[in-house]
Amino acid sequence: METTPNKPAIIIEQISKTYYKGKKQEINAVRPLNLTVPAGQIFGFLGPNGAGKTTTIKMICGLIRPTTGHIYVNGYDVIRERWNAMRQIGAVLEGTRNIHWRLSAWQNLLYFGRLKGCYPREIKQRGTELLHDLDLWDRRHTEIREFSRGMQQKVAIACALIADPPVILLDEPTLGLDIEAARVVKEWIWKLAHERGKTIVLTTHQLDIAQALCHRIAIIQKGSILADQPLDVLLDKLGPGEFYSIKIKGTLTSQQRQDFPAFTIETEDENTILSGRLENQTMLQETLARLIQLNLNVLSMSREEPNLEDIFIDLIDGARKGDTHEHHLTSALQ
Ligand SMILES: Nc1ncnc2c1ncn2[C@@H]1O[C@H](COP(=O)(O)OP(=O)(O)OP(=O)(O)O)[C@@H](O)[C@H]1O
Repeated sequence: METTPNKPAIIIEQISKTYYKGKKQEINAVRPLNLTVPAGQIFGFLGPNGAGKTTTIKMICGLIRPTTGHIYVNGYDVIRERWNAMRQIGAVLEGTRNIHWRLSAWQNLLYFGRLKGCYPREIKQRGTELLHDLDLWDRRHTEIREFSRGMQQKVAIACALIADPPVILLDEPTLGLDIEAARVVKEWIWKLAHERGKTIVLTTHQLDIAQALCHRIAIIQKGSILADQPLDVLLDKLGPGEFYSIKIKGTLTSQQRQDFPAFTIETEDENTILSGRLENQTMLQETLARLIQLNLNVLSMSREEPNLEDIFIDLIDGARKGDTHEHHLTSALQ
C-alpha cells in the first residue's frame, strides 16, 4: 500500500487547536494553518519548544480533534473517514509512550498488528522482517521495560510499521538516543522514504538530522508557520555567496576590526576568527589582500556549507523580536 509519487499524502486545511484551561484561559497551540505534504518525501516539521508540533502531529493521527479545519490523509478525512484515514498512518509519538512496557517486542507487534486490522499471518511475516531489519530478533521475547532507550524506540518504530502504512509520523524519533542508535534510526528513516516510497513527517530539534534527511521543511513558531519550502530553496534564502571562516594569529585592534565589516569577529585561544558570508570571489580576494596588507598571519581558512541551523535561528529570533527583518525574511520564505 504505497502512495502515488507527487500527489499530496497529507493536506491540512486551516487547522487550529485551542486548549482551554479552566473557564478563562485559552491556549492557542496551533493557529489556523495550511500544509501540504508531498507523497514519498520526508517532511521536516521544526520549531522551538511549545511551538505546536506535537499538537499538529496528534491532530493528523486523530488523537486530538482540531478546533477548526480539515486534515486529509491520502484523500481520507481524518474526522469523517477515521478508520480509512488511520489505516494510512503509522505514528511514533514522543517518548515511546505508544508501546506496552510489560509486553515483549513480539507481543507488542502482535497487539498493534491486530489493532490495525491485520491478519495474524501478515503480522508474523512483517514482524519477523522488521525485527531482523532492526537487529532485535534475538531479543524479541524480552519485555520492553528491560530494553535500552534506543531499543525501545526501534520497537516503537516497528509497531508503527506493522500494518505497512504509506504515511509515517515520527515525533522526535531520535530524542535521548546515543549516537549509534540515532544513526540507525536516521538510516531507517532515509530507507523508508527512498527505498519503500513512504511519506514521512518528522519533528526533531536536531537540525543536522533534518538537514540530512528532509526534502521539505516547515518551521512553526507559536502555532503559526514561518516557512514552508523545499530544503534547497530554504537554504538558498540565506542569500548569495558562501560562508567563510578565517583564523588569524593574534588579536585585531579596534581599528583593524573596522576593515572587515562583513564578518563576525571572535577571539579564541589568542587567535581571531573572522566568520561571515561573502557574496563573490572578489570579496574573498579583497579580504585576503587586506589581511596581508595589515601583516596579519592567516592560520587557516574554511568554506562552510549552508546550514539549516542558521536560517532556523534567523527566523525564530526574528519572529521573537517581531522586527522588520523577520517580516522581510518570512514573507520571502512563504
Ligand atoms: N493538553 C494540553 N492542555 C493544555 N495545553 C497544552 C496541551 N498540550 C499542549 N499544550 C500547549 O500547547 C502548546 C503547543 O504544545 P506542543 O506540545 O504542541 O508543542 P511542541 O512544538 O511539540 O513542543 P516540544 O518541542 O517542546 O515538544 C504549548 O504551549 C503547550 O503548553
